[in-house]
Amino acid sequence: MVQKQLPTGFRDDIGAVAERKDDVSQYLLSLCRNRQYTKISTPLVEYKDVFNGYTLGRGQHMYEFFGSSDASVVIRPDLTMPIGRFLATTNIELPRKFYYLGDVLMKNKQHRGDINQVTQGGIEMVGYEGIEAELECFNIIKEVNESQLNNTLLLEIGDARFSRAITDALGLTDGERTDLLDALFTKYLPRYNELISEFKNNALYPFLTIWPRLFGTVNDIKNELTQVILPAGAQRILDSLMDLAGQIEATGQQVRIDVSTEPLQSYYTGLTFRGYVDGVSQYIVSGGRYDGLLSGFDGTPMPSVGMAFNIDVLTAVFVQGESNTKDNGKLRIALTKGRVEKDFIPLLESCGVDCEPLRNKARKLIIPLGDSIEVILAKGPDVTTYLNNGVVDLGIVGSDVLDEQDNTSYEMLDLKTGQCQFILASLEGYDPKEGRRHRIGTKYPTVTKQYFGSQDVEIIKIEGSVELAPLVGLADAIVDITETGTTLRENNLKIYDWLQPISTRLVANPLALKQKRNTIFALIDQLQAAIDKK
Ligand SMILES: Nc1ncnc2c1ncn2[C@@H]1O[C@H](COP(=O)(O)OP(=O)(O)OP(=O)(O)O)[C@@H](O)[C@H]1O
Ligand SMILES: O=P(O)(O)OC[C@H]1O[C@H](OP(=O)(O)OP(=O)(O)O)[C@H](O)[C@@H]1O
Repeated sequence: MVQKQLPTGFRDDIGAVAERKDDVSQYLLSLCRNRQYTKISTPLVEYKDVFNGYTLGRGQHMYEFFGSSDASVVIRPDLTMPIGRFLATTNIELPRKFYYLGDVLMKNKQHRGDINQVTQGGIEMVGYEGIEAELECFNIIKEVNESQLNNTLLLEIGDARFSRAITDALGLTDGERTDLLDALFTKYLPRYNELISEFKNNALYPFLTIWPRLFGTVNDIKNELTQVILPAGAQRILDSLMDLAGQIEATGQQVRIDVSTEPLQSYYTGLTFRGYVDGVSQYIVSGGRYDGLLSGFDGTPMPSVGMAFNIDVLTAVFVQGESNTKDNGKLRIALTKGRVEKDFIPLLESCGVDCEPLRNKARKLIIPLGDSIEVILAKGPDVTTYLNNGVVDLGIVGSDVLDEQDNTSYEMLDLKTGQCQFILASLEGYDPKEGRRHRIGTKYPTVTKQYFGSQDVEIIKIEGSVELAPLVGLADAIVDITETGTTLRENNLKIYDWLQPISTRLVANPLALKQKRNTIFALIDQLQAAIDKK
């Protein structure tokens, strides 16, 4: 039979959307052409090596296959690296400004709502050392903002050197630096707070406590920075960002600063910038300075600045109107129903939120709490799907679920409820070390795979009452959750190993955190105070 379905992660465009996409693309192409940029087109397929140093999103992979030679070939996930490859192998005279339009592809997990093919339109200014190149990008963004976005774009600036200036001043080793920045950039705050507790006596400690919040308007940053000392190098970077923010604001654009988020690409070496509009959960444009990228191809350092517009998001924003209709301005929280919900209600009440509608929800799934909060009730694994797709701002979910999934949201608070533990359990007489391929029953295949590492085990996915599996001979052992130990005891099962502990976490969608920064931090601070009081 002929396969008529479209693979997951792809879509057709027709009529108004397709035409709008053409218009936006044409607009961008003419804008660059009128500015005397040189058009560059590269093929869809490249050797995989071209993308060494390119960072895909978490859980994303390249479409990879073998070409006519033995080397791996991929469909491009990015358009900057191929241009670097092109320049390193040709003798084009530089400096020069290029523009391009094309599709990039990346594989995402199936059935999670991700799009695998994106159209990008962008520029690369190769051989430009001064800030003029960045200012030129801001001018182009301003033109696009005014003509396509009704001036609703928020331009966010940062600097790839800021985090290095801080970690150097702290005297961290490479390993410590990676740990701290990982926790900071993924806003994994329980871990971040644990790591910085070692620096309680360091003059930089007050700064470290507010670093995860160093993004927002110039005023947000100033408010965070009162009574905080920065190392001279970091202060200089921040001062010049503040200066630049002032200049951009003077041109009538709305600006934000962010020195606490990872630069989108590891090849950025200086100023970075991104643009988004309120209520839309994807960036519309992103770019930065990358002085080292071309040296990776042929050894010649070449100062460059580039940026790319996501044409699909630009199209969608226009088609849907300037604000996303799903966003009603309220803080949207996806709450795991069941025991997580039961523990969360009293915590939220102690923050002064009237939860009566939630207590008396009957079979309703969307529950407004006052004028400013809307709760949706979902199963744990779905909470992260809603969050990653940006249809809710916050999620309340067990860390077991986060450990099991490719979570791209920020884990910001440990609510210290729903505390339990992953364990390896089986019947009396089981020998975990016995040299054969063990069959392990579990609701958590990823956690189980990680636990066994290189030891080959056969995983049998079970949806509930996992304890049954060894009792009826379906599995040799189980990886499951235990709280009081009652279920294991009553079924004559014994714990053979303790894996990681579990508790309920508050997670935030990264862009929602930017858009609703102050509301989200206010709630987090109140929840933290309520947790500390318990
Ligand atoms: N004893 C426990 N067993 C399982 N999960 C627990 C336990 N204590 C806390 N939790 C947390 O509760 C979350 C939800 O558990 P689960 O999916 O079993 O839902 P539930 O509350 O039991 O409702 P239901 O039985 O309808 O599925 C888990 O992801 C975990 O983080
Ligand atoms: O150590 P304990 O306090 O006995 O708790 C652990 C049990 O609770 C959970 O099951 P749940 O009741 O959620 O049912 P499920 O097996 O269908 O998920 C979990 O999967 C264990 O079976």
